[in-house]
Amino acid sequence: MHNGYEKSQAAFAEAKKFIPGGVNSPVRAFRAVGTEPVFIERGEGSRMFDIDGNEYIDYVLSWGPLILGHAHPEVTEAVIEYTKKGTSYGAPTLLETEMAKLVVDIVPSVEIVRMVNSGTEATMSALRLARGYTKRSKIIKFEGCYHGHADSLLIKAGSGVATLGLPDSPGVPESVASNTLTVPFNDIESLKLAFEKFGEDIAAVIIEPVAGNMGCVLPKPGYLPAVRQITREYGTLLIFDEVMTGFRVAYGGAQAYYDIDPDLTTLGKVIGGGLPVGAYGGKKEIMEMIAPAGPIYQAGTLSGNPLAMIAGYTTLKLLGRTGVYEELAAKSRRIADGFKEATEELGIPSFTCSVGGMFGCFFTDTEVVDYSTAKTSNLDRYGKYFREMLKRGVYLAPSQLEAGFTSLAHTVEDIDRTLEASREALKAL
Ligand SMILES: Cc1ncc(COP(=O)(O)O)c(C=O)c1O
Ligand SMILES: NCC(=O)CCC(=O)O
Repeated sequence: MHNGYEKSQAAFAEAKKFIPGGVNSPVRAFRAVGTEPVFIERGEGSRMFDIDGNEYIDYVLSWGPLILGHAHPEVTEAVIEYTKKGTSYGAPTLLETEMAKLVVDIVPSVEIVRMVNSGTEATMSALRLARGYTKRSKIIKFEGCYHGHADSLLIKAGSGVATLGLPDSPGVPESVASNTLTVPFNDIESLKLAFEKFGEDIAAVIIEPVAGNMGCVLPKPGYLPAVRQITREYGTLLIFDEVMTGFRVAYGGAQAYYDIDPDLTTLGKVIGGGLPVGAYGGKKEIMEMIAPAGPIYQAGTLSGNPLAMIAGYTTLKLLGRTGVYEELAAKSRRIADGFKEATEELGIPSFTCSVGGMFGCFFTDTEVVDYSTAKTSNLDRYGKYFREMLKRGVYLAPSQLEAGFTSLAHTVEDIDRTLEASREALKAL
């Protein structure tokens, strides 16, 4: 059945000669799970196939974007057709306005939106805007939240930074780092203290409304409304980083799911339908400070790229069907519940959660509410579990400190097969 990893191992050795660490993004290197990456040849629906001919049910989905599954026929067709008309013009197209209208329609707080090329660009630009708008310099982020790799956000960041155990990154100047304050997620008292001390100088609070870069961590009831309230009190902008949660937790993102009205929202992943896109949007009065409407500069050679727009537009339209988010939520819940049940039977401590198309399965008996409780998970055990699952044809996030994703392409049979593999993998730990 299993073809081994011989070709992937050789490919990785070769890649390392020409690419730092052999990968174009650190989390792909599988370091946290004690093995080496498999090299992918193609994807189809819920599946990926590696160059050794192994097949995987995929719960990473390109780290979130592929909510319709790999190579969705309508998205693929739309991109191929558009490509015949050229791939970029560096001039406006009708499609960009259609895309902006659609995003404004779907995401409750967004009145006007600017397209960029990645989530990193979106958060970086939103911060510049918040600082320019408020004329303040400090920002608050939460420990274990990841907002891409802009200097001021690479402080106590989750995802690969946490996974690789990196300290705050070399190359980030002290003067930049000193303007980023960090407080624990889900702890309103700490946030209040930070505001009491620095409130008048805080331009923005940036938050993943469901944290997805320290595993999947849900906001406690009442927490997000309290964050909204305190930011309003101090005239600080609230930025919801919905790069991961946008169009995934609900059609309108976490802000629709939890009914919160942020000032600015950053988007990425799903909005590009598998092509490189990010976006930031929000209240018109704030967004119109962006050039050329206003004085705050932000630009991009390939921003609003037609192929990325058509892939994203087609994806968002397909997600507008009724029942999509109920279906995704049911699948995510089924994974989390199945994991919980099997670990309980086997006497293995676990904590699970899910929301919309996201889930988290931790090896700990502690309730996971923030970064420090996320880290109570037995990371070695997760590494072994990951390897056992990979052998059995299930591709999970290569770190305990990442969220799992479901797609519309995952079938009930896929999930049952995953849970069967999971039970066997847990027994093998
Ligand atoms: C919440 C969040 N914000 C921002 C980013 C950065 O996006 P990108 O990797 O597209 O730069 C990510 C993931 O990478 C993310 O999960
Ligand atoms: N949760 C981590 C990501 O989504 C980022 C993927 C990457 O950096 O390659």
